[in-house]
Amino acid sequence: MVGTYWYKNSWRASINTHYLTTTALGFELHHPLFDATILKQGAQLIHFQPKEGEPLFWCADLSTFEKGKAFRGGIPLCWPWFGKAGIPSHGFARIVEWTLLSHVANEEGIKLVFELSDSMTTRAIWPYAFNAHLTMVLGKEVALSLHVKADKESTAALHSYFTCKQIDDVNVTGLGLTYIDALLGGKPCEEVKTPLHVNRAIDRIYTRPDAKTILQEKERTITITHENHSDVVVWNPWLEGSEKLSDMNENDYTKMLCIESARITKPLKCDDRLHVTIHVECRS
Ligand SMILES: O=P(O)(O)OC[C@H]1O[C@H](O)[C@H](O)[C@@H](O)[C@@H]1O
Repeated sequence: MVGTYWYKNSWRASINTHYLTTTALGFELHHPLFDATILKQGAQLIHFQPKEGEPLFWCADLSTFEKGKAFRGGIPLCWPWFGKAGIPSHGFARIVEWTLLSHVANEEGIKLVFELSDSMTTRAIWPYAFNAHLTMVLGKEVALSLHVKADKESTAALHSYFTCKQIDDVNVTGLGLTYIDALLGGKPCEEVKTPLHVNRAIDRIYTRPDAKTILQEKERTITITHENHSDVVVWNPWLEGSEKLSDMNENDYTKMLCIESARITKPLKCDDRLHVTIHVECRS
């Protein structure tokens, strides 16, 4: 069985509410370096905008938010499984409320630690004891770290929805050459051309990615540094796919690309971690 005592004393949190406001759905953060919004459901970062910069994440209209239903945008956490390996799709972590254990702030940013442990609700879906921490460090960069202690192996993805000005102008490098194509029924494929330029629906699990994925636009470069990952997922439903999604508007698919740090082909062990750090650089 997993105990919850193991980290409770591992770092001392000093509560500083100066930059953080609690709302009905979660938390609004206003810091000299950025503005951000986090939902309690899923401990989901749905908005991050550097001061004088553009929003980093694409996000559906908040009016589409429904308690207990996956909300599209920002960085949903898919856990304890990815995709349709179980019901609900992408696991339950993104549709249940997490507890904010602590937050600390200074001039460099804000660090928040969220916790989710097994309950009657989760055991009815996944019959294992677990304790999960999602640590977010927001400042000049965005860093997310999932630490899971569970009685069972699991799969996971930090399912980032990045904004882009225009998908036609986006190039992605660092994905490696091998991928599983979900649009071809999970067929193993080899990349023939790099960098990746997305001009139709894409749903791929890259299975030997580099440590860094670079999303390059005309005026902005996003560097996504994965740690302890095995896979990187790239998803864009394109027009035909987004038309089937009630929370995406007509042209939204031209303004976003999902690049997800994941542990799918190499599941998380019973005590394991997955990290991502996102760095943005703008050119004027
Ligand atoms: O609509 P959702 O359940 O949030 O999933 C959105 C997408 O997530 C991932 O990227 C999967 O690879 C896709 O197959 C899935 O369609």
